Amino acid sequence: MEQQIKQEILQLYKQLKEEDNQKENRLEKWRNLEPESAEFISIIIRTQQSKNVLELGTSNGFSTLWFADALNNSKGKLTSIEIEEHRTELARNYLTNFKLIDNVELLTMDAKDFLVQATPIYDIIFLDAERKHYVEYWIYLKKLLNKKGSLLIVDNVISHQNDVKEFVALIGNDKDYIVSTANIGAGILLVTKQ
Ligand SMILES: C[S@@+](CC[C@H](N)C(=O)[O-])C[C@H]1O[C@@H](n2cnc3c(N)ncnc32)[C@H](O)[C@@H]1O
Repeated sequence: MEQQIKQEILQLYKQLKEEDNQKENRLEKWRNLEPESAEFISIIIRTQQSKNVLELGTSNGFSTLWFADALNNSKGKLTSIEIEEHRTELARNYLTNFKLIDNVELLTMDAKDFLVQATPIYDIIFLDAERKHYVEYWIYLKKLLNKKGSLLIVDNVISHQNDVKEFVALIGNDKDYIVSTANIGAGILLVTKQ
């Protein structure tokens, strides 16, 4: 990422974090990915030369900006799913302002509805939505991880360990998958097929 853009995006993160600090209700917060996690995933996109990335939980598009920039390098595209229309539109505005909208498809819909009909074309799936639904997503995520080399990345597995306990155990007990936790940002789970 160009230094100038990186500085602007980090400044934006600071502003969005300050907005979150003013809000009481968790669901009203933007809950953006920590920059170090976003940068880590953008390095994976560049090294994997990912062609198709799926993000579940766009919010205002902070993580989307990082992924879109990395996908410019790999000539890939991103599909990002968000349930709240106004968040999708905010993300569209940020991506447009940073000139990163061209390789991004933003959809306002329930992540599960998307997963039910999705086909296994994704090199990376980034899961960052409502944690209580993750267990029911696993059957569909598994289907998408059938593409050789596909990687599932899940945020908040250290910061919200209890919320994802059942989900992480479900994957851990499935002998077809390898799992690793990276202590970056809020804790990132990496999952791929054996
Ligand atoms: C943690 S935030 C995502 C943060 C974003 N990835 C970022 O780093 O900027 C979670 C988002 O998931 C959205 N969400 C919650 N339930 C969802 C669902 N069932 N389907 C799609 N999006 C959902 C929320 O509205 C919220 O914007």
